[in-house]
Amino acid sequence: MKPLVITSGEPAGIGFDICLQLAAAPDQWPAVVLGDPIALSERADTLGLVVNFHAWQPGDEGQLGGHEMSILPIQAPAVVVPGELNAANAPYVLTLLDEALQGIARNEFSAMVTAPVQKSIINEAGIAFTGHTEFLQQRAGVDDVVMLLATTDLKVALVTTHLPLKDVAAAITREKVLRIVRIMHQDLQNSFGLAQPRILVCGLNPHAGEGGHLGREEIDTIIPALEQLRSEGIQVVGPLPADTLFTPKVLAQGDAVLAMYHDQGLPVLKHRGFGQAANITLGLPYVRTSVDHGTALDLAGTGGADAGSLRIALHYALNMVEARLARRT
Ligand SMILES: NC(=O)C1=CN([C@@H]2O[C@H](COP(=O)(O)OP(=O)(O)OC[C@H]3O[C@@H](n4cnc5c(N)ncnc54)[C@H](O)[C@@H]3O)[C@@H](O)[C@H]2O)C=CC1
Ligand SMILES: NCC(=O)COP(=O)(O)O
Repeated sequence: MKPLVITSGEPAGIGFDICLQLAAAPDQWPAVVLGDPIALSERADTLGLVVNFHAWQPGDEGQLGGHEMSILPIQAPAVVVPGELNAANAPYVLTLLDEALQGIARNEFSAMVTAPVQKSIINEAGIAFTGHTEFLQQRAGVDDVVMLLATTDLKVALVTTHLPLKDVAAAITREKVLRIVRIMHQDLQNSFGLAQPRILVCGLNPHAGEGGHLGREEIDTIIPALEQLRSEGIQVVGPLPADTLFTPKVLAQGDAVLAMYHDQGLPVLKHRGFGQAANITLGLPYVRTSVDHGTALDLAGTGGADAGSLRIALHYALNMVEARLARRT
């Protein structure tokens, strides 16, 4: 298997810290870190971590762990200060993503794992950016991808991702629900080995609209979409009121949850497994996983960052690549 590529993300955040922590840990990953070599080395010194850096070349296996880090060096234009954002480094953050994509296109890497970026500073640098998910969707030229966060016993996917709450209802169309569920169904089969995934679908409104008295999106949009999906043989349950869907008895009846918007689904997931979850983009032509947290500027360079989610993201990426390879043989 080709190595995973890890984009180290916003250099002022904890992306470097968590990559270095895994490098200094005993378990070893076939992975290459993309990032600024000087800033990474300085961060290792700040954190008191002993890490040997090796310049990675195409064809090399790649190693992260056992005090070793394979690195594909990309220089940041401005000096990196932990915890201090600098818009001058925003293009570098996106260059990391584009370099990773090019390596995947050349078949040098088997999958992409991303450390967090600070969306605000990229926008402040004059580059419109809402998240990796949308960026990678656009770069791949596909109409839709699905953000799914997974922890040990809960998977939550979203119909809409990074958009203002006032725009959510209009973004949930019948066609959108159809496309998102079809992607989810297919990837739950192909990458998670679920032969007949059962998807629990949230309503948009309180009490799933209360029969139309608390909003009509369920009646006009979501129910017709779910009927169509059932006619295609996809197992969908709902729309269910989100507050009762996320109770143990209901969750036990499904394999994954589809929430209508970011803060309907992700607070529950993070309450359940923050630091032990991964963010996975379904529907891309390659595997991409990520951490469940942000840049945590308050922790950069302090030693207080937990690398648990990056470890989980690497696990998911390897398992998903293996599942896809197994399906091809
Ligand atoms: N995959 C990505 O690129 C993501 C990026 N973000 C971005 O990160 C920035 C900051 O977002 P926030 O909402 O403040 O979330 P955050 O996850 O950075 O921080 C929230 C709280 O969790 C703590 N925390 C986060 N990661 C931790 C870790 N690994 N170990 C220990 N504690 C940790 C932080 O110290 C803070 O108290 C925003 O620009 C946001 O868009 C947020 C989520 C994911
Ligand atoms: N809350 C998840 C998040 O913001 C991560 O988004 P992305 O950068 O992976 O699209």
